[in-house]
Parts: sequence; C-alpha cells; structure tokens
Amino acid sequence: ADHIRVAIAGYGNLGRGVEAALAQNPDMRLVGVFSRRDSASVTPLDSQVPVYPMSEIETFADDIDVMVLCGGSKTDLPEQGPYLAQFFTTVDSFDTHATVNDYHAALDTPARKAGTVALMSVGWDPGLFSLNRAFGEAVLAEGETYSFWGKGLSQGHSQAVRSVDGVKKGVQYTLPSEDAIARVRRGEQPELSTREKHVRECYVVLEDGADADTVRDTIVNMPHYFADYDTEVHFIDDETFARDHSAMPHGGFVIRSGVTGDGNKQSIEYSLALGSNPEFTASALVAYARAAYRLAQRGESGARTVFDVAPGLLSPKDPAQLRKELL
Ligand SMILES: NC(=O)C1=CN([C@@H]2O[C@H](COP(=O)(O)OP(=O)(O)OC[C@H]3O[C@@H](n4cnc5c(N)ncnc54)[C@H](OP(=O)(O)O)[C@@H]3O)[C@@H](O)[C@H]2O)C=CC1
Ligand SMILES: N[C@@H](C[C@H]1CC(C(=O)O)=NO1)C(=O)O
Repeated sequence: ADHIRVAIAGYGNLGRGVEAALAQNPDMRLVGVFSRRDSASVTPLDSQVPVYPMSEIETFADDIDVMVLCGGSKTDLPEQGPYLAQFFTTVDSFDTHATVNDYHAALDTPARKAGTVALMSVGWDPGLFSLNRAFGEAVLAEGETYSFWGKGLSQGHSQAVRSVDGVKKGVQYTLPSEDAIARVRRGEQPELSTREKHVRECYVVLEDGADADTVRDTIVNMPHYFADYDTEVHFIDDETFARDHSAMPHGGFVIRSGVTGDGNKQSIEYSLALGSNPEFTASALVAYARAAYRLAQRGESGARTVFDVAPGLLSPKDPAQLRKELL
C-alpha cells in the first residue's frame, strides 16, 4: 500500500490527538476508530472517519498495518494490549512505572506468537524523557538524573482519578518543587524523595450521591499514582470544571548533572513545554507507529520500547535526506 494504514483503539483525549496527528503525516492514513462505547456517541474530528465497535476489531486484522492503543494505562491497556497484539502491530503509551516489566512480558508472548510488533510506553514520559534519561546516564557515567513535570495536567493521573467510583469528572495537576529544581540546576546533585519533588492537585466533580471523603481517601491512597505524594483533592461543580479545567497543558524536563575528568561539572537538560499534553503524546505515538510498521516489515516481532527503536525509523525522510541533518 502507498500509505501506512493506521487505526485507533479507544477514543479519548489521546485518540483525538492521534487523529489530528495523522492528518499531519501524509505517509499515513486513518482507517477508522474502534470504541467500546456506542459508535453513535463517538464523534471524530473528521465526521467522515468511520467508528466501529471494539467487538468487531479482529475482523480488520488484514486492513490495518498499525493499531494505536489510546486506552487508559490503569484499567484499559493491561487488558487491551495483550489482546490486540494477537491481531495487530500496536503502539501504546503505557505509563504505570511499577508494572512496566509485567506489561512488557504480557505483550511479548502474544506478539511473538502472532508475528506482530508491540511497541509500548511511547509518549514523553515514558517515551522521549526515557530516551534522554538513558542518553544522560550513558554519556555522563558519574552523576545524578532528575525528572520534573509541570505545572500541568497528567493524563494518566487524571484518568486514574476518573476510574474511581463516584467520580463524574476529574483532572490532576502535577506541581514541581521550585526549590528542588533550583538545587538541581545549581549542580548540587541532591538526594530527593518522590514526595520532595512534586505535589499533586486533583479537581473532581462527584456523581450525585457519592461521598466526598470516600472518594478523597481512595484517590490519595491509590498505589502507584498518589500514595507516594502529598495530594490535595478539591470538589467543584460542573460549570466550574468546564470553565477552569478544559485545557490540558503540561511539560517538564530531564536533567543529568554529572562530572567528568578531574571534576569538570557537566549538565544535560531536555525540556518540553506542551500546550496540549494529549496532542503531543499522540504526535509521538504517530511517529513511533511509522517505526513499528517498519520493524514489522523487517520481520521483527515481540514487545519493544523506545530504547529498541533506531531514531532514523521515526523519520518520514529517506535515509540520504536524513543524513544531511547530521550537522
Ligand atoms: N507516555 C506518556 O507520555 C503519556 C501517557 N498517557 C497515557 O494515555 C492514557 C490515556 O489518556 P487519555 O486519552 O487522556 O484518557 P481518556 O480517559 O480520555 O480515555 C481513555 C479511554 O476512556 C474511554 N473514554 C474516553 N472518553 C470517554 C467518555 N466521555 N466516556 C466514557 N469513556 C470514555 C475511551 O475508550 P472507548 O472509546 O473504548 O470508550 C478511551 O480510550 C493515560 O491513562 C496515560 O496512561 C497520556 C499522556 C502521556
Ligand atoms: N505519563 C504522563 C506524562 C508525564 C506527566 C507526569 C506527571 O504529571 O506525573 N508524568 O509523566 C501523563 O499521563 O501525562
């Protein structure tokens, strides 16, 4: 085919972002959107894009080159990832740090068996930040690595808030400690606990009849997402939510602070400033969808991460064109 045929599994913030990102990449084409909800209630940006029930997805195995999984990491991907790897080469943004190796194993078996590539944990963190942490530690062997996010809206933590019984709408903002950032930028290489680096603020609209104290306790004690942080939960009404919490900016940076030779201080900093967290993440998913397609075309199969993907595979440019950008 003269285009890479892409489909979206799960149409939320990320799914919408992938649709927009595909429109910016002429070598790729959106075949359709798959959703667990009633197709009539799912409205793509482009009304011509077909929406299919998730229950029919297997029948499209020969019509789709890459399936981009846009479900939530907490509850959707652990089930959808291994299931869909049986039928498609997939890319996802799985971001539950504590279970990353379990998920890798759960993808690898079905992908190897089916001869598909399952490229996991693509985005910015995990994803581009992961690469920059790895580069930093490989190049500056002696030093410390720091990741800071925000102030901004975490999709993963917001989706985790939305997964709590009694929550009708929810978002989570991550706030970095300015003091911690200053100490790191001064090259102090401080020891910082998870709790010393960020605080988390949630804004929730409750379902009618839900108990606020129960919802707050469930959120602040949630393993992997909130238990290791100081977290505030604010309860607001629908109109406040719509007025103040519709944008999804975010950003952050990775710093590798080290020394070389006889004590020369060295510092690497990679930073992102995101007007839309989901649209940026979706743009990374689409670039890596191109790479996953190429890996599958080469006959590779099994689970992969961004560490396994040569950067050139991401580019729509041919290798000779790309080489001109070496310097
Ligand atoms: N690696 C990274 O850097 C990043 C990773 N992420 C990950 O992406 C995941 C998805 O984020 P995001 O797209 O914001 O999550 P959403 O909550 O918007 O969507 C998750 C799923 O929920 C369903 N859904 C969407 N809207 C509705 C609705 N109105 N009512 C009921 N169900 C709905 C969709 O599935 P269906 O259509 O089948 O109903 C969708 O796939 C996050 O959990 C996070 O883990 C996000 C950003 C960065
Ligand atoms: N995976 C994150 C992307 C970044 C944002 C983040 C945080 O604010 O805790 N951690 O990683 C997301 O879902 O937005």
